[in-house]
Amino acid sequence: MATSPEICVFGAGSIGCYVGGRLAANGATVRFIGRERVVREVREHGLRLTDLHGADQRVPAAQVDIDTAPTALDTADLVLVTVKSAATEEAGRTLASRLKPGASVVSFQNGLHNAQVLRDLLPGRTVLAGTVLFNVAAQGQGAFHAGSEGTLDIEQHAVLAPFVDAFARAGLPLKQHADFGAVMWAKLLFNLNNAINALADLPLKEELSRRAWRRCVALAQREALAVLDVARVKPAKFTPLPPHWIPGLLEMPDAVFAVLAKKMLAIDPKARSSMWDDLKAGRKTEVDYLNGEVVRLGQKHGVAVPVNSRIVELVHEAEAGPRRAWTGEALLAELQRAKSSTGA
Ligand SMILES: NC(=O)C1=CN([C@@H]2O[C@H](COP(=O)(O)OP(=O)(O)OC[C@H]3O[C@@H](n4cnc5c(N)ncnc54)[C@H](OP(=O)(O)O)[C@@H]3O)[C@@H](O)[C@H]2O)C=CC1
Ligand SMILES: CC(C)(CO)C(=O)C(=O)O
Repeated sequence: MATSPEICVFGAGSIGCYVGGRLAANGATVRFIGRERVVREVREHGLRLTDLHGADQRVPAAQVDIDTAPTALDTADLVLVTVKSAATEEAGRTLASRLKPGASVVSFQNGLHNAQVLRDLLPGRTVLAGTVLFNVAAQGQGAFHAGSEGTLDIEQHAVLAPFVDAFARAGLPLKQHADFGAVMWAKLLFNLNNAINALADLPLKEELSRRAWRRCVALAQREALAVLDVARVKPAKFTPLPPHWIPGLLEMPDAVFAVLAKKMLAIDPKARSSMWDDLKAGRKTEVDYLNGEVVRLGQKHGVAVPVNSRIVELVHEAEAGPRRAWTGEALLAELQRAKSSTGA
């Protein structure tokens, strides 16, 4: 391997441009593969990567290697897959046709099974699951803003050794874990807010500052946690409070929550969930890969999952449009109705 191993971002969007951009801005060799719209934007403006602590880093246009053609796969030592879940299979097929021997792959995506989808398409390769805990918003003209705190978590593996320094230099150290199933479930519990945020049509900070919306999230999380208990899955602890205590915290009155959950509310006032981005852009969302996983696990173990089932339906309705304008109270009543109709 050359002294500077080559990293390829497959799926140059919010996460791919931000993570890859930070790596490139701090000396790593990074090549990006993306859609025509993003390629044009980044070729014109370069990349600007900002965060809520005031970081402001740039990669000039002339120094960004970005293309719609997947030629960067021919020389990459590590590929970061950052497409939405529905695009993973197609990404995997493209990777399978071009990856050089010895190259490894990381899925930095939400959901539980993207890394496995890639593994099945890339037999014999090391494919690692990763999660991104922070939010990134595309702001146009090559600017990507990380609007909340969080780590890059990843399955522990020796293939990461040549890349660990590059991520640390970029200010995005890789937090390696032996039991990644527990981490993915903990992230999925967080991501149950994505659908509520998308239906609320509000910035995350505003949504999470209002109790009615938080009670919707708590309902979805309590149901998921009950399923996990029966399935004997213990989600990892991401926050000072264990996952089973988070719904109780979410249900607190606004003034109490504002004090106890200060860190949770340390979000850029404009940041929204990636599912809101999808609804806004008229794309299909990842709801089947998030709340849908709770529904599937509940069905497998005979546990009623009316709340997450209803949320999946409501997001699919919103994808088909026209969008219903929900209030927190109306959505909460809708989810409570769904819950009581099954006696759950
Ligand atoms: N945004 C966020 O704050 C966070 C997102 N995540 C997760 O990270 C993952 C990526 O999300 P995000 O960055 O927001 O998604 P984006 O939609 O912003 O970026 C993905 C990009 O990849 C492109 N793409 C898809 N398939 C291909 C392909 N075959 N070749 C080239 N480009 C392709 C997409 O284009 P097109 O849309 O045309 O398919 C899109 O431009 C998701 O799983 C998300 O849930 C996790 C934490 C936070
Ligand atoms: C970071 C978080 C939890 C919220 O933005 C997210 O994963 C997403 O938007 O998909």
